Amino acid sequence: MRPLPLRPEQTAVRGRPRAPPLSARGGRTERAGVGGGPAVHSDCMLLSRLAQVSREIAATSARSRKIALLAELFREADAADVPVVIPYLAGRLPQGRLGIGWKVLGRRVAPAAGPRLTVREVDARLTELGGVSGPGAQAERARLVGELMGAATEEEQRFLIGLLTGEVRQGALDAVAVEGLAQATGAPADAVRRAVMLAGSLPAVAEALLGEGPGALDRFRLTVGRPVLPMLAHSASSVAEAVTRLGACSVEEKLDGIRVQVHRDGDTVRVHTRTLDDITDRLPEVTAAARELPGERFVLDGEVISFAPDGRPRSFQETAGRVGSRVDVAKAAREVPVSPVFFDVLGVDGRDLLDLPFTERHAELARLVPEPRRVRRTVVSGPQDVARAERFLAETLRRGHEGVVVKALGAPYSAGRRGASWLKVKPVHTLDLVVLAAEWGHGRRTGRLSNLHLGARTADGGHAMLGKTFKGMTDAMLAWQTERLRELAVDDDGHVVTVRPELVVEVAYDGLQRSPRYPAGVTLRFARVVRYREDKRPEEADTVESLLAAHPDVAP
Ligand SMILES: Nc1ncnc2c1ncn2[C@@H]1O[C@H](COP(=O)(O)OP(=O)(O)OP(=O)(O)O)[C@@H](O)[C@H]1O
Repeated sequence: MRPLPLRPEQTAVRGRPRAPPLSARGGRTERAGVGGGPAVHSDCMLLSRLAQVSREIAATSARSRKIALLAELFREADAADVPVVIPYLAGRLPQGRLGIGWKVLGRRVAPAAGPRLTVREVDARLTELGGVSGPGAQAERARLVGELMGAATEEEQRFLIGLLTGEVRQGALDAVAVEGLAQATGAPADAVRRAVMLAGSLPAVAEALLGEGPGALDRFRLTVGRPVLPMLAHSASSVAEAVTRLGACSVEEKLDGIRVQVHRDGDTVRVHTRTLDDITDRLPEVTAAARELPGERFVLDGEVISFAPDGRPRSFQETAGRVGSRVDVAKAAREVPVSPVFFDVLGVDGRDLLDLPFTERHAELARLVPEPRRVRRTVVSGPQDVARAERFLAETLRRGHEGVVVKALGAPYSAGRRGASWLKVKPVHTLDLVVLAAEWGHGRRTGRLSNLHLGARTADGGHAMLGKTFKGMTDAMLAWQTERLRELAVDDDGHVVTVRPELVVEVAYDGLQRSPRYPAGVTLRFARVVRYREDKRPEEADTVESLLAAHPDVAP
């Protein structure tokens, strides 16, 4: 592994050209920590400033205004504030879930008269809180929360409660934050975006950029051992449409498994999911397969899938269950063996291939990976050759796969983006939607959360409900979703349980119809649940815009 030194030296941070003086903006403080708590850095951003910007961002639907607000905040921020500021703005805690319930947060604490908490101080206090364990932990945590709330103004208390309960989550924030950073530092937005993809972390890039200026972006290169966000696909309604849009292309089988990125450096192999989780230990077959390939250092992109003894793919649920199981991996591997099947190569022997056209990357892939470990494909010269693409789709479906991915031969690898040069074609239309609420079931489903309220993302970072469904759920799914949705609940009126919009569900549907009862003016026809997509973040769910674009005849 050759990890990149992503964190800039503190000296470099201090060397950044300073922003206007504090007094003019009121956004910084020289104060010490509350209640004799952890040491506090002077001259760092006040929580009140962050809470104010967070509120302003949530209140505006104009993307350009959000970007301007963020740029202003970043100009004021010290580089060392950024690893806290960015997750807080998105409504995430760097410490992950702290599990502080309403019982503690609901206690009213008299607010402080004026703002004095800094974001780094809050972060230090929450780290301390997360570390409390053993007998008396609950009381100690309640005491620490009380102390923190007592140091916060009323507005800060509201912000902290939202943060701790997950209610201030702003899904689409990372993309606007990239633009805000570009505006604040004068770096090109594309260069910032690329660095974020290669680092796999927005705060790491922001810290380097604010500390050292745009030159710091050059440091973020593809590094074996450091996963990058994978390239994603758009949908096309038919192979003919995809080939017409892309021209010369590769039509590849679309395997319904789990996306993996495999990094090998000598004997060390690491396997990552599309959300960059390290799942190496769960997939010994993938490590073994990577070690057999004739290359010492490479990064491959592909899908892990389980084939039944007759060579047909096992269901997604079986593959996903196997990939998800952490206990007794050897037994799981005997029962449901998986194989990696690769379709792209991002780097080999120290060369970064991301910007090469797909034809050249594929030539490298073919050199490195023997045929049975590569996805099947056919190359199509353009629309005049569409019959070949259609035959390939029909064969692929006959072999039990879900469809094809059509890829432009000349396109680079757009890490972390839903590039227009990959188009997936599946006979059954599905959408990835966010569960907004669920209704308590009746009869056999009494005590279970059943009828789901389904939402697509809107341009302003919110959700528009597209309809409801209680179809397609197995008993196991009903039990699982009841438990999971109760964890996410923010309100229960005895009929409808409203939840934080965090759970992504894949839904099949027969079409779209106009309906003035729904906020986007349309609703889904015969929606049914296919599966939950725990590998997807809510920010990756489908948008109203893309849904309407796919059904131009129905769009209001
Ligand atoms: N040959 C292939 N090329 C690219 N992706 C493939 C291929 N075969 C299977 N896949 C899978 O298909 C996905 C492409 O669709 P997309 O990028 O939209 O992801 P997704 O939302 O997970 O898609 P879906 O839900 O349709 O599987 C990839 O993420 C990958 O997991």
